[in-house]
Amino acid sequence: MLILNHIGYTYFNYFDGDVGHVRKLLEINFLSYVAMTVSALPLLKESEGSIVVVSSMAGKTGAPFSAPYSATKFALDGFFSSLRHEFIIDKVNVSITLCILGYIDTENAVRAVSHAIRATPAPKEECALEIIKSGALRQRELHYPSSTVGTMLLLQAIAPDFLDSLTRSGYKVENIRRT
Ligand SMILES: NC(=O)C1=CN([C@@H]2O[C@H](COP(=O)(O)OP(=O)(O)OC[C@H]3O[C@@H](n4cnc5c(N)ncnc54)[C@H](OP(=O)(O)O)[C@@H]3O)[C@@H](O)[C@H]2O)C=CC1
Ligand SMILES: C[C@H](CCC(=O)O)[C@H]1CC[C@H]2[C@@H]3C(=O)C[C@@H]4C[C@H](O)CC[C@]4(C)[C@H]3CC[C@]12C
Repeated sequence: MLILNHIGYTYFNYFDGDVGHVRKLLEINFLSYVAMTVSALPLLKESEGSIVVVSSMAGKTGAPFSAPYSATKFALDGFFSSLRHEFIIDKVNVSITLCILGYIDTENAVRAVSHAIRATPAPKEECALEIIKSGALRQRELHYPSSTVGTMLLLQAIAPDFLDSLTRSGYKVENIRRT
């Protein structure tokens, strides 16, 4: 099983116009996932294995103050959803699981956003277990925590403007200092 999980450092703030940072983050959060998939594919095909791609709610719906990060996560969805089609057409028995995660209590995430996000983060240990289970069960997508992510995706489909305003209301915008 190939689990793609790493991310590069990004700022949590208004987009500052730095195109170089977006390019660098795409390299770390997106292109390296593509490169690792290409390298592992011969072995994955032989073992009829699984690819698990760790993404985010911010890769399904736009979230404020994380434009470069969000772009890299949307790119993962596009690439790996397309690849999944090709595997099926080509009868390649390698599963692809996209993990759509909400706010998780890892040290870096809590340090970066707790001053500005009202939601309580979900536990990282349970999240890690769900990620591994979803890959082993060859699920198409994991939604964790399922109630929050499930509700947000439903609202996106039926009432996207309402979801956007709900998302914005979850932020303490007054605590974001423009840099
Ligand atoms: N925490 C959250 O709220 C959420 C997280 N996610 C996703 O979950 C996954 C894990 O997030 P989280 O654990 O919070 O992230 P962290 O920032 O805590 O960890 C990121 C990891 O990536 C590694 N890394 C950074 N740059 C590179 C690089 N250039 N090459 C290789 N490895 C690198 C870091 O290694 P080192 O420590 O050595 O620098 C670190 O282990 C990510 O894909 C993230 O997008 C999704 C939604 C919410
Ligand atoms: C606030 C969002 C979810 C709304 C909710 O009610 O739970 C979060 C969903 C995903 C989060 C971001 C994420 O994907 C991880 C990033 C990691 C970086 O270290 C900084 C923080 C994140 C941008 C993080 C911010 C909150 C979410 C958008």
